[in-house]
Amino acid sequence: MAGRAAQGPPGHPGRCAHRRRDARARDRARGGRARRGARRPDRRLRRGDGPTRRGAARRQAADERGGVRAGGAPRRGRAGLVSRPGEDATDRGAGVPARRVALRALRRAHRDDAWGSPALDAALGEAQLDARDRAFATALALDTLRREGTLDWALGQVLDRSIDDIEPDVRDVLRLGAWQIGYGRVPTRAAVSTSVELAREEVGARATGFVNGVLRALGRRWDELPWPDPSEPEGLALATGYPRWVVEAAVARFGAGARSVLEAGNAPPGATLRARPGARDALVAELRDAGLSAEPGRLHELAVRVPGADPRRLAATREGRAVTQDEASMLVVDALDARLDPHSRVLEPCAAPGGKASDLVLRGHRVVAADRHAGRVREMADLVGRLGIDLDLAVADGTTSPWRDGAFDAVLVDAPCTGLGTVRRRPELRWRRDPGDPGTLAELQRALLAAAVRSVPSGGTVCYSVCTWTAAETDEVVAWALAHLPVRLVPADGPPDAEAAHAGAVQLRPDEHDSDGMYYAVLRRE
Ligand SMILES: C[S@@+](CC[C@H](N)C(=O)[O-])C[C@H]1O[C@@H](n2cnc3c(N)ncnc32)[C@H](O)[C@@H]1O
Repeated sequence: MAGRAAQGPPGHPGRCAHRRRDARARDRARGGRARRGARRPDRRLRRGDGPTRRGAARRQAADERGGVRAGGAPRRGRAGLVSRPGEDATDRGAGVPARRVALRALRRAHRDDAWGSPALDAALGEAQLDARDRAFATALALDTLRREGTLDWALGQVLDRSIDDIEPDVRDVLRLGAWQIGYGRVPTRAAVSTSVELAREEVGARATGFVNGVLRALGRRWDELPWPDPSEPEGLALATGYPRWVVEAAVARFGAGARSVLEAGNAPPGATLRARPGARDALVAELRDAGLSAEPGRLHELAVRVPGADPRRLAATREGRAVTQDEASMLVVDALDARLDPHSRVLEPCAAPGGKASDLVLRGHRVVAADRHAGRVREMADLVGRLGIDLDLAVADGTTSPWRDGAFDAVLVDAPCTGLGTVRRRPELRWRRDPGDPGTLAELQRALLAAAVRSVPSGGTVCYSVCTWTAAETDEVVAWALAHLPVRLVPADGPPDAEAAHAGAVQLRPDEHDSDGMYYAVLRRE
């Protein structure tokens, strides 16, 4: 049903994002406590839509038996929305406990501003779910966070008030229910009855009628909602699950390829590890012996892909034989390493958690790894201990580099950025960025780059990288450096089809390279 006519002036995710941020701030200001007393759904919802108690009990029993309509095929993604959450998206009988885990993960993400994956890990750790229920809880929690703007828009079509005016826990129960209806291939009855039960357990009986009414109305109307035309930014934002400003930035950057980049950002990539030099095949064999489906990476000779694995639980990472790292990051280190003499003195001023700095050490360079945040430097110290490598650590602000000018042969500026190239692994990140962020971060990136150029002598090398693709943080920063700093661009190694607007710089894309959307450029001081 792609291309459903654009009608009406529904709210768009960009606006929702701001409202949500405001709402989160309000919630925090209230000490993160849920407000008392869910409001009633509108009269229309109350009049005819509430389930009878016995009916709800029957449906609940059916859910616990299987949650799938007798003879019913899974519902497919509708209204041009691609149902591709990447995790197992069907409930296949998962009951309330899996949904409770998802709700608790959302609560941590919204109330405490936790990242989605650790929030989910914590919630999973408190429950005892079998593998199938874990998979459902994971898909439900992470894809609900990912598609929050679309779910809020859809709920807004059947609500009589702003979604922000709903008590936070009830709002999250509604979002989870809406995801099951719209994306999860869960029959509406099962989605509604399990949501009602969840609301009863986690919020109180006062919320059940409201949840029941809203989700039943949504289930009836989802196919007929006035989805805007996906060839327009607002429709594309709803169809792909991004804030509108991110969609506009992607269209500005990738033109007709924007949708493909955005959709690839919705497919969780699984774990990628970096083996020690020369030890890739041994690592693959070790992981396979442990029953995992490990395979060599596609872009880098040290990369090993381990779909479905939690890298923190692997003996190889715990014992320092492997480091969790995306292949795109390995290519950044390659691009710099290719320009360096053996045993070069390298500064990484934004180095935590130490992925690239440790890679440079293992390639034989003498590295100073600094970061502005002491806690993150401590994380690097842990990594150094696990890997048993020699890496000098420092807490320092990279914009006011404490090292004398020209002290290093090379600097790798892996700058803080919007991170939009990593949304595959951080589903909620897109909702935590604002339209002003690329510009604000570009200022910091320029300051870091200027300090880096001062830290190398004439002929020294500076590699600039960011895990994003916005023009402001990539080509425009490099254009500024070429105009204002004593540097010239040196062609960087990368996949042949990954050239950025500046010939010689590299822009990786999740859709074309199945990697983080990383950008890098190599500069030489004149
Ligand atoms: C993209 S991460 C670096 C990732 C790291 N290079 C790696 O490969 O593991 C950016 C880092 O910059 C740090 N940072 C932010 N502002 C900084 C500043 N002004 N000076 C130094 N570090 C900064 C952040 O704490 C963060 O750890």
